[in-house]
Amino acid sequence: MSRKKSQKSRGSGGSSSSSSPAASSLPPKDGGKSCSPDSQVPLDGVVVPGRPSLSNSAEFYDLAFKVMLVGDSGVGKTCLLVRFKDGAFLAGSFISTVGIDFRNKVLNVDGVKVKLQIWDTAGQERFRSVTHAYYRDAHALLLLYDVTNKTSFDNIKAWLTEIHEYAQQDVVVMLLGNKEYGVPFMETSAKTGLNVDLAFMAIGKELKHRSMKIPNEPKFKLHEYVKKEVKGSGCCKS
Ligand SMILES: Nc1nc2c(ncn2[C@@H]2O[C@H](COP(=O)(O)OP(=O)(O)OP(=O)(O)O)[C@@H](O)[C@H]2O)c(=O)[nH]1
Ligand SMILES: [Mg+2]
Repeated sequence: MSRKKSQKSRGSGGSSSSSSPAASSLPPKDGGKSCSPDSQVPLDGVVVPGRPSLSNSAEFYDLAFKVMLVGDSGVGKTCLLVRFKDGAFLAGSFISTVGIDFRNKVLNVDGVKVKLQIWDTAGQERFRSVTHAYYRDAHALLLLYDVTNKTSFDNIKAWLTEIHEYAQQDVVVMLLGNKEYGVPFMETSAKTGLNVDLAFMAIGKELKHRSMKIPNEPKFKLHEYVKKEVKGSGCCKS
């Protein structure tokens, strides 16, 4: 899947998006249509209680919320959104997002149709003032860093300062470490004990399987074991 550099604004469905200066690097929306006014989302997220509404993607929903992707340029915000929306990875050369754009996706959350209007922001410094204008209406912010890029991690503090300055006080914030080194990964806490036993057990199992070749024993797969057993990675600083 390749991306086209767009020169024209496509994201005009949000409450303040008409002032959006330019489009992003997201691929064109369905049919290339601009978004209709019904993609506006009230601050409390409740559209019509008990009465499903129709989003511009022709899907019914009960609740609607605005979610923003923020973080340094290149951490993978656009790719994450495309992966979530279309199930694909945007391969090819990096095309930095210009301005801001959004995609809608309706989730079934315990039987309730929840529409997420997900805003993909430009990480580059020169677009920061554009992004600030959108924080106010966001119900949730996904702050991304790139696990292979230390600077993007170091900048989290500055991003959080911006979030506290511009977003609503009760905004939901989640930190996402994106990309991968191709090695098993888990978060540990010496304080709470999170995944500490698991880290050593996983290594013990891998080493034992390497050194003892037991006939007919299935091959131990460290990645899969960690993925299956890992607890609470990504949640809650401790
Ligand atoms: N290996 C790997 N590469 C990724 C991943 N996510 C994104 N990339 C690559 O990282 C580069 C930047 O990704 P984007 O999604 O365009 O980054 P962005 O955060 O939207 O950047 P800006 O639009 O400038 O803010 C691209 O070359 C992607 O192919 C990932 O999970 N793994
Ligand atoms: Mg982008």
